[in-house]
Amino acid sequence: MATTNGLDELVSFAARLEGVSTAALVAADPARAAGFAVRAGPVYANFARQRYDRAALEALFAVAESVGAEERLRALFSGEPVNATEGRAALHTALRGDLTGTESGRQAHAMAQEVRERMRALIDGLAVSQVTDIVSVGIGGSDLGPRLVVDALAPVVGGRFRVHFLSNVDGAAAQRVLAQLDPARTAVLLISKTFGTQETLLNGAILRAWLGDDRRLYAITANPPRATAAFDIPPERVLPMWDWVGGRYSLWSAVGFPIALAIGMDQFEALLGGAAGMDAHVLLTPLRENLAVWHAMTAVWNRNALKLSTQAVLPYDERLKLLPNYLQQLVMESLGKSVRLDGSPVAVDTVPVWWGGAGTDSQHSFFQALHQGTNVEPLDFIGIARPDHDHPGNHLALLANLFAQSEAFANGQSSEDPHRSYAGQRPSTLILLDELTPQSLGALIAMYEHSVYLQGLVWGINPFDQFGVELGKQVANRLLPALEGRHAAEDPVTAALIAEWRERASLSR
Ligand SMILES: O=P(O)(O)OC[C@H]1O[C@H](O)[C@H](O)[C@@H](O)[C@@H]1O
Repeated sequence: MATTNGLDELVSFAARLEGVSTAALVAADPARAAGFAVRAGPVYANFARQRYDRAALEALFAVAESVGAEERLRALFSGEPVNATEGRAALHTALRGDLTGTESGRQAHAMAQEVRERMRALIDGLAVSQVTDIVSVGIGGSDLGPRLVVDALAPVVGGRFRVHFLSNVDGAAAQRVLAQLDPARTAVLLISKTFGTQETLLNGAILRAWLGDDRRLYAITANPPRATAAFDIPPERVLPMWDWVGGRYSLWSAVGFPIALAIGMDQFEALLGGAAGMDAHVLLTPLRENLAVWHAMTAVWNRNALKLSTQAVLPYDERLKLLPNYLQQLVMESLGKSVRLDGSPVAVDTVPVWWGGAGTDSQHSFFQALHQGTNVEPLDFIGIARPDHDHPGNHLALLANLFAQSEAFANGQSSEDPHRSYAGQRPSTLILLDELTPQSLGALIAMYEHSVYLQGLVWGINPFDQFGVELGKQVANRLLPALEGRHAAEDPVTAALIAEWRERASLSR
């Protein structure tokens, strides 16, 4: 019987707390309101409205200790092959610092520094050219991180270039991006760790033809020969990445080139510095004061003790509206596994569905279901203490909504009218950043990275592979000839769908 790492005992703690309101949990423990909180640099998180008490928390920390959290964090930072199914290290931390001084950590850090110097030189070269716009072509881990950071920070600390992103293979995406650009004033980045991703290769071909001048075509990849073979991109315009950095952990590498172009190299380095500060906190802080441990074990409690099936992320800041999209890949591609490292099936539920949306807009879309639906969904609220705009009244209203929703979800409201009563007892964490800067955003993202790693540890799964994304691609490659009419699809339903499509496509002409 596969070990559950003691998670099955947590259910008894949850049973003991059933029917105890969140308000009662807070009232019973006067130090809880401010005491169930952890600060790490610019990131503060308050867990007081989660549905556990100190005894349950202690059981959670005991689980973290039982899986060797502190030792496994050192293994991660030291470059041990923690990506066991692929026999690789996962040294995204080395991209922003070297805390362990091990040979592999030191080497990785030096390689990353060298690439950053090349990034800086390329930016300096582009800065004296006629280029004003950058199109970053990539998908998944080669897109979501840069897209989030550029969208969050470019308007505030924006640099010399306007950066546009192209990911979807749908030609409408390329058409929309190119419609607003002048090829003579545009440079194109092809970002692909494997340089074998269909969407990026097809979109790259469109962009190369549109650009008309290969000298403004760059590649960021762990497979430079493919970039040269596919697009004649010479080595001086290829920035390397490495197999010891997972795609969804790679925005700190040359995958972050569009970020550096959008906000400047110094601000990109500040982003890495923020992540490095969180790394130091996570690696060196004892479990019970460790923000990533609190966050990870809270996620484990909601998933395995309370049996909750989703996790929502609600950034109350327009600049972080892409954070849920980014976290969907980081969390669900890392933890969406059902086989343990030893090949045996997991004995517990692993990743819930992660989703979310920016506040206050989300209050006008799915909050009805969250307040009065039959499901209970744990919530990560994220707020920014200090705005960077000149509308203080709006900022106070935003924060009032943020604090109000956290309270309303926790406490609910009874009513004579059953249609107007709120059950409450919805668990939430409230994360506050002092302000939104490269440093604080870097720290926040790094915290989520380490929380994911620790959740994977507790569930006994590998957070660094993603074999589950291959089957769909293989079937798509098999179906392309069927869509081109060269042979029939094997699956009868697919064959019927393609026949219907073919008829409608021809009719629509
Ligand atoms: O960077 P690439 O090799 O083009 O891969 C892009 C993305 O595609 C893969 O299918 C995985 O879903 C992602 O983990 C990866 O980031």
